[in-house]
Amino acid sequence: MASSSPESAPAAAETDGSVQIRRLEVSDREKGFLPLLSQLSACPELTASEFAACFADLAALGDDHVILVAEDPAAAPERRILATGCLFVERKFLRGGGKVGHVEDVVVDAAARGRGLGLRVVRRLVEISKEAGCYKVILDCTPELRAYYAKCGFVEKGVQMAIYF
Ligand SMILES: CC(=O)SCCNC(=O)CCNC(=O)[C@H](O)C(C)(C)COP(=O)(O)OP(=O)(O)OC[C@H]1O[C@@H](n2cnc3c(N)ncnc32)[C@H](O)[C@@H]1OP(=O)(O)O
Repeated sequence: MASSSPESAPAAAETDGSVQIRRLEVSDREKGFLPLLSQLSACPELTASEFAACFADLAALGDDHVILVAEDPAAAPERRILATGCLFVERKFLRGGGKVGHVEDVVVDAAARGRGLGLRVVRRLVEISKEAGCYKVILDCTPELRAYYAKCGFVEKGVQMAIYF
């Protein structure tokens, strides 16, 4: 769940050095969350009210939709969010009402890559999916990212297919 305060989601928080990994807060719009996402894919600016509406929609999904961010409190206020990643928990009839975790939208600020932040975010998302009772966690990525996700503990399985609209 996207949270309105750090206290509402203590299980997701993790600190190592000065950079804390925690759930997204609505105030993260002012800390560079959207410019960070735009390093992954098209992410036009949202007004504060548009952002708040989107945040509320996602928060309504509760623990089935977790967005983590890595915040550096020592960075400039508008550039404090250095990394992000998302977990969507899919509920199924299969496997006795099983759950599958989907990791999406992982990105680390270009200036902060190579410091282990991507690994920390993805590992925490994997832990959360295990804690949520998922029987597997999966993701789609480009061939160039095989080695990175292997370091995060993933093994190659199946073929990705898509229809873009
Ligand atoms: C499911 C999805 O969202 S797929 C989309 C993934 N995101 C992107 O492609 C956006 C652009 N790229 C990025 O944001 C970053 O480069 C990321 C997320 C891929 C990696 O984040 P970083 O913080 O730089 O990675 P981190 O420092 O944690 O590296 C962890 C390990 O993976 C390795 N690694 C990092 N990136 C790569 C890569 N592209 N290819 C191979 N290995 C890599 C590192 O060398 C490191 O290995 P080590 O522990 O042996 O030193």
